[in-house]
Amino acid sequence: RRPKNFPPGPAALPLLGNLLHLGFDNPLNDFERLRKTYGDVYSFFLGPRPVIMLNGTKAIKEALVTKASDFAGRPQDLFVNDTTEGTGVILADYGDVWRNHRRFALTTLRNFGLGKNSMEERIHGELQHTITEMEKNNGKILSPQHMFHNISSNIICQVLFGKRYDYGDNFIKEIVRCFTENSKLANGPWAMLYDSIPAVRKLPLPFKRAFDNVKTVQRLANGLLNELKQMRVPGEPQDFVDCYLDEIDKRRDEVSVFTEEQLRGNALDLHFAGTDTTSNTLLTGFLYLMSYSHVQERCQQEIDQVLEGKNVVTFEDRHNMPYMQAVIHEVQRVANTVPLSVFHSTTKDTELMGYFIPKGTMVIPNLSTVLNEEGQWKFPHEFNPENFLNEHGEFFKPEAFMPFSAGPRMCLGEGLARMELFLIMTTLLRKFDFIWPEEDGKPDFTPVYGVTLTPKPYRMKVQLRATQ
Ligand code: HEM
Repeated sequence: RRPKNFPPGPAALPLLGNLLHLGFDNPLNDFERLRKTYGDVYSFFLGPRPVIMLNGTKAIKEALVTKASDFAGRPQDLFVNDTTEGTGVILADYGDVWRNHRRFALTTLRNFGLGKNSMEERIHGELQHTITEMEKNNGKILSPQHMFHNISSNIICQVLFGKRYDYGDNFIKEIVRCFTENSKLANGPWAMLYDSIPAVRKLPLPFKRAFDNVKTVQRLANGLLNELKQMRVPGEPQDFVDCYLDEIDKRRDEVSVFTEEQLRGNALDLHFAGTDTTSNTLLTGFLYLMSYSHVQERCQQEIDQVLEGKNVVTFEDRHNMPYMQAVIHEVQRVANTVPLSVFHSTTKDTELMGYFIPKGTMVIPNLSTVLNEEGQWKFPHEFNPENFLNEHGEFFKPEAFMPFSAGPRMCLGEGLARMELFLIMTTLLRKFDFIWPEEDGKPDFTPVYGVTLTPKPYRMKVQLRATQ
């Protein structure tokens, strides 16, 4: 039963709730259908649990920004919470554990962006490995999936652990495999069943695979953390793990939220959040750039002109590259990489657009409905960088550009992700042409659904540009 003045929604079955209203492989179309019937704020039931779905810029901004702290919680007792054993920052509920770890992660990321071995240098250093790989395949057709996962993973590994891994290394292959698999399992049909009917949780159903993957990742992480503990010099941190261990030391005499278990959870969270998102955005980007070759050419013209005589591109150069900026933002808009954000929950009884929402209600901000909202974009349903260019050809960012979500839980890696996307795409487009292999038929833009949307595996022909 819906509480009084609760957002409307479809009638629910006992036990199953509205499970049967949702397509198992990809419920995004069903969510859109329900929005058409019930409006921008509606509810449905995941088993016995009521869920509020937020659609469109107005509702999402009002909840996540205007009523920020009311909506800044995370639901607990879901499949994803059980797989992460309650550690880490992404799924931590609103409170001291989350607040301290978020602040710590932001400060540490910011500190690594400064100084000699800055984030830009790390990204360029890692990019060299990708460039070498592409040069080896000049004129050939290759599958970019692993390459983009490797580059994103290695950049965050350098920040977290102060080391990178060769592209064939088993450690990183295994971690990336477990995480990408879990990203699909976590929003999938078996997870929905797990969340809806607690009685099935102990059964040997396919969701067990996610728990096995977590065990594998934890075993690998424990080995690495022990190694790093042996090597560290207290007070002279080289990476995120060193900084965290210094923090544990500093607070040894108090009751602290900084523990070794949390260190592992946080490092794994940052690795997952920093890899699967950036790599899938890059994959979507190159898929569109191959298919819209006039856009690719115009990027290259701007890059050649602005970077003439310069060895490497810097993040500052983006201010002189309105078209490149527009393309990257448009890629993020159509990629819709984290379509349902990370689920939120209310931290107290509250109101939204005239409805009553009790404390502890699960809330899903449907970011897809903002990124393609009619009235917010010049071309909501097509790939068109003009969405981010004004009549003078200058770059501008509409308020509905929200791929990182908004408010206090907004993506904490936004700065790093934006730097990666700009430096990687600009450097690669300066050096290579990316060509869709004719023999592969027409490109398929339909993504595979999960916590992150992933383009279907595709191939690309890489050709050194004549100017290189
Ligand atoms: C294109 C790349 C990325 C996209 C589209 C993206 C998107 C998002 C979104 C939509 C959320 C959920 C925000 C909310 O709950 O309202 C999120 C959270 C988060 N992201 Fe990202 N992200 C990206 C890259 C990164 C990177 C590189 C890192 C790591 C350095 C990262 C770390 C996190 C963390 C830790 C959270 C949880 C924040 C919290 O709960 O307070 N993300 N991200």
